[in-house]
Amino acid sequence: MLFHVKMTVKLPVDMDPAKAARLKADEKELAQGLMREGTWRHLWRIAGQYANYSVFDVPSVQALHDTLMRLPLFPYMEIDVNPLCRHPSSIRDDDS
Ligand SMILES: O=C(O)CC1=CCC(=O)O1
Repeated sequence: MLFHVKMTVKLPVDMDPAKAARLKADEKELAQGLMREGTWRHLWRIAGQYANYSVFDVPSVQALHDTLMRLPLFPYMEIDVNPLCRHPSSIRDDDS
């Protein structure tokens, strides 16, 4: 199942910079692992925002929820989820 996910990062302005750097490094490591295994299909920065558009490929809604909750930045993000299905006019056959 594919999901479009918008993540908006809202770190507290008074967060210790070392803690923020650690969270971002941990987020990157987990995100890149999920990308390598195919769970995190796309990761795009939204220009001009500390936010991203992502596409996740997971077996269930519960799996998506569990994956998002594992993210180190989860407590500091607003997350919007939209389920995706094939568009009948799509010419691509690899978007299952
Ligand atoms: O910077 C972000 O948008 C949040 C994030 C997702 C994966 C990552 O490394 O940072």
